[in-house]
Amino acid sequence: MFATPFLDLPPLVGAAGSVQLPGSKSISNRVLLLAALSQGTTEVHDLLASDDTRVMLDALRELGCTVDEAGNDLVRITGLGGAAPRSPARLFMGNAGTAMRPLSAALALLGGEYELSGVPRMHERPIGDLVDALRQLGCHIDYLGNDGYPPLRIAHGAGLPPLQLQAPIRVRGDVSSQFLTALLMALPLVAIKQDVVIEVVGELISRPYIHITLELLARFGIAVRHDNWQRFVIPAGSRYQSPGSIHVEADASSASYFIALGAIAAGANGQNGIKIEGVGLDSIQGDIRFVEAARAMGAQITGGPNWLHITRGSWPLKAISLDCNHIPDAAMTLAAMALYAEGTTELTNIASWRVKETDRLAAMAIELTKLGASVEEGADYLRVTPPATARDWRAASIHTYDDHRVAMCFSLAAFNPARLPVRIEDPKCVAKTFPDYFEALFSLAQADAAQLPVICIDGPTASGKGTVAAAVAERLGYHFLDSGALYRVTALAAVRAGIPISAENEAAIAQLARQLPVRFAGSRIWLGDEDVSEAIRTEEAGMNASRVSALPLVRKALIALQHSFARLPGLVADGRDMGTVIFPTAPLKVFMTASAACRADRRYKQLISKGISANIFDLRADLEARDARDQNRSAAPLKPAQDALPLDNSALTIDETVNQVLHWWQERQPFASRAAG
Ligand SMILES: Nc1ncnc2c1ncn2[C@@H]1O[C@H](COP(=O)(O)OP(=O)(O)OP(=O)(O)O)[C@@H](O)[C@H]1O
Ligand SMILES: Nc1ccn([C@H]2C[C@H](O)[C@@H](COP(=O)(O)O)O2)c(=O)n1
Repeated sequence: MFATPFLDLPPLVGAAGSVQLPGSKSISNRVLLLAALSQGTTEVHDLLASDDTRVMLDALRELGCTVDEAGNDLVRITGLGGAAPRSPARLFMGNAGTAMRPLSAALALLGGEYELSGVPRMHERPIGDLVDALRQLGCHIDYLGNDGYPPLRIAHGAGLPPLQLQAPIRVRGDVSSQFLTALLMALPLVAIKQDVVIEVVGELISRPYIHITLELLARFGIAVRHDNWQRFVIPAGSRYQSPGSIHVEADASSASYFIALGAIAAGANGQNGIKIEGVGLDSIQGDIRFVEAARAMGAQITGGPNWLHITRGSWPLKAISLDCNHIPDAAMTLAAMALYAEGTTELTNIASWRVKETDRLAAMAIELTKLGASVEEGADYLRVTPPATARDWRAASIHTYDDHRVAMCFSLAAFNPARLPVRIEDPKCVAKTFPDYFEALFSLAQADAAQLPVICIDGPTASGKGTVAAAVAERLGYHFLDSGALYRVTALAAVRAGIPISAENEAAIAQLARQLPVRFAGSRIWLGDEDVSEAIRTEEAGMNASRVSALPLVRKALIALQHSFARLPGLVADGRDMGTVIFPTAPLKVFMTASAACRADRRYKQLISKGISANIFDLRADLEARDARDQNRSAAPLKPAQDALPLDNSALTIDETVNQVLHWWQERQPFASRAAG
């Protein structure tokens, strides 16, 4: 997951390949609660690992369920099976509506004393209609903040009050279908001697989510009847029973971004189309009907029981006018697709967007406008007209409002015809449903090599370039290439193979370099099966690397490997010839220096801190000898690129040096300052 303050997406030109999507959030949290209420142990396979499922799992543990996170997306839940949950308890629900609403209803009908709260946005998301319905039944529930909103207290410490189960329980269906879902999952707990009836007041929105609820209830032994989605009957004698094992489908709402990707992107690397695995045309999730909307806009989609395949069809896409009541979450993706359509796309019946993680109608309107689209925002509709020509697109920094869907939708703007980058602020907000969303996107998408961001930091030994390059890469979420390590590993491999490092052995060492089984794993470096991270950092290894690096054939042998590090979303590379030879067109090149005395002192402290004894005078002599060899060799000598910015950091701290490089990088970005939010 990218936990950087922002993530810059370079312009993307194509995408192709296969992606396995994480489990559905809606199914995951429903299954967890149903398993917790059941008799027996349920093995839940392919559970979504995300913020929202995390709060549910933590709450279930707090309530006394046995939760065994067995790994590999498998969780075993041993349900309460009629036993009372642990009480009193304070439960934190984050911003997970799929946890807050159903758990409140279930706890209200189980007896006990509970407080349920969440993040500030959760305290702005309505729950009054659900509380009203539970109060009708006789439950004692108090608001701890504003009326109609969490946090809540369920005050049944003295036992469950007598419940009014004879009359139908009336609940509004036009604000959030989660209120009805919550009741449908909670009321089987008390439908013992009589049928319990729920009547929906007003039009039921997001009906497909109720469909999911009914399907899953059936898997846990509860057969709910309904009349035209307005009246639901939970039969007397209902009793939750674990199905033993259950698989969570991949998330159909998450699939929408990759369906859109297939519709928007030309192929990549000679391949065509996007294959989505884990969810197919037979999905029980309502958002699978996004497929129809995407087809209407021009996508070519085929699919089977557990897969979808999408290719670009009509291009540009076709504008559509659609009542989106049946796909409230995935419909946001249509607003992003509208950026590539001919004409105005109109999305209606989406008032529920206003009470989601953020006011999504306002958020989409603001951010689409930043990109250059013309947007009309109504109370319950959005009309989106794309920028008229490529020149009308703007490079925007997209504010994401702590809303995973805003972040994922706007990643699609990186395919803009103006070839502008897109900045996604707070990219970790995708953790709500799809923590590795950007990694998945980058595994499919392609940028023009010339537009892939590369920052080069070259300089003499111990100038701090490795430390600074790694820190800059981490702050930007970019890959990191320590090119010196490749020469160090090559030299070590030669020594291990008994090949003296000399010009006579140039061809043999180059051959070793070409087939170097080197692997970078976080901060560790492996040569075959051996972790050589320490072995390559000795002063002797540095000297050997310097000798090996003077051999032109060895340098040539390592070029392709170094180029392979330039991957989405970008690269920070440190070495001696990053800016002059390996990435000569890089948009930022820094030549980092520090005085020899300062560098010797740094190296001395570095070695002493690792428990390696050293002599500062010898170190200085060694590094000056290494500088001389690196500067004077014929192949790719150490020297600043013509367009490199010099940075002498003798008097700077590491943070100051890192900030200087980041500052130069920001100066080169085209993003307008944040407009709103
Ligand atoms: N202002 C500074 N900027 C960068 N590093 C600094 C600074 N001050 C002290 N250091 C320290 O200098 C030491 C040498 O840094 P580093 O290993 O990154 O240098 P390098 O140029 O990559 O060396 P080499 O080329 O030999 O790998 C590290 O211990 C680092 O923490
Ligand atoms: N791009 C590079 C990187 C390194 N070298 C050589 C020269 C150095 O003395 C040696 C070790 O590098 P370090 O780990 O100290 O950065 O490798 C090079 O020639 N070109």
